[in-house]
Amino acid sequence: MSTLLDVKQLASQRAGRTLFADLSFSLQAGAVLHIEGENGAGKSTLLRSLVGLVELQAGTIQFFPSEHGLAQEWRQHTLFMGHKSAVKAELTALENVALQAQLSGLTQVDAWQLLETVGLLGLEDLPAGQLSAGQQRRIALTRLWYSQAPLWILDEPFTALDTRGIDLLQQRFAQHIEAGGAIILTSHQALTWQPEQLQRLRIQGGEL
Ligand SMILES: Nc1ncnc2c1ncn2[C@@H]1O[C@H](COP(=O)(O)OP(=O)(O)OP(=O)(O)O)[C@@H](O)[C@H]1O
Repeated sequence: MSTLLDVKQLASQRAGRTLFADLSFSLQAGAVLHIEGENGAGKSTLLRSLVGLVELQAGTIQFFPSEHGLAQEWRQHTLFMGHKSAVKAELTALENVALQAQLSGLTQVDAWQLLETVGLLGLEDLPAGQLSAGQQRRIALTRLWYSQAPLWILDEPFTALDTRGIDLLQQRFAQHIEAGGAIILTSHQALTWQPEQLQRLRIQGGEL
């Protein structure tokens, strides 16, 4: 089974406080890593550190260590989504979906189909700024339905989603790992779906 991510002895400090230290883990194809911890524990910092958005005090991160081709272009093969939905308030739902796809390098995406998939048909012409938080989240999440990246790193993907939205997202996660992908996610809520390879990591006041 191939390893998609291998991290060793990561350490991070913010404002003089150690968030985590000596943190090591690896992620195999088909695995889900659920990162837990209280508000301010350092979950987002860890995810942002993995993709190079926050500087670490120590440690090494190897993407796709057993696949040289993927490793060299790991950014192309890794999907990172931050905890904000990042939709453009003045663009319609449909325009947002199309724009996101374009920014991902896709020109031939069926934005209508994607809106239907995430349950937003009928709202396509409304400016995204007029949609609810959960509806905006659904727009942002359409990326997961065409992403070819094997590794997904998702900060609070369930935020603002209702029960059906959470179920829909977990179904998509299950497809992704069945296809040999892997997922790292943060969430304050327990998963209602139990993947076979579920790893849990709690960041707790600087201790693991
Ligand atoms: N840019 C920054 N500069 C200084 N400190 C920061 C910065 N961003 C975050 N922090 C601090 O780092 C700590 C960890 O923040 P982080 O956002 O990683 O927590 P979290 O576990 O994701 O929390 P939550 O569950 O509330 O989203 C917090 O104490 C926060 O105040």
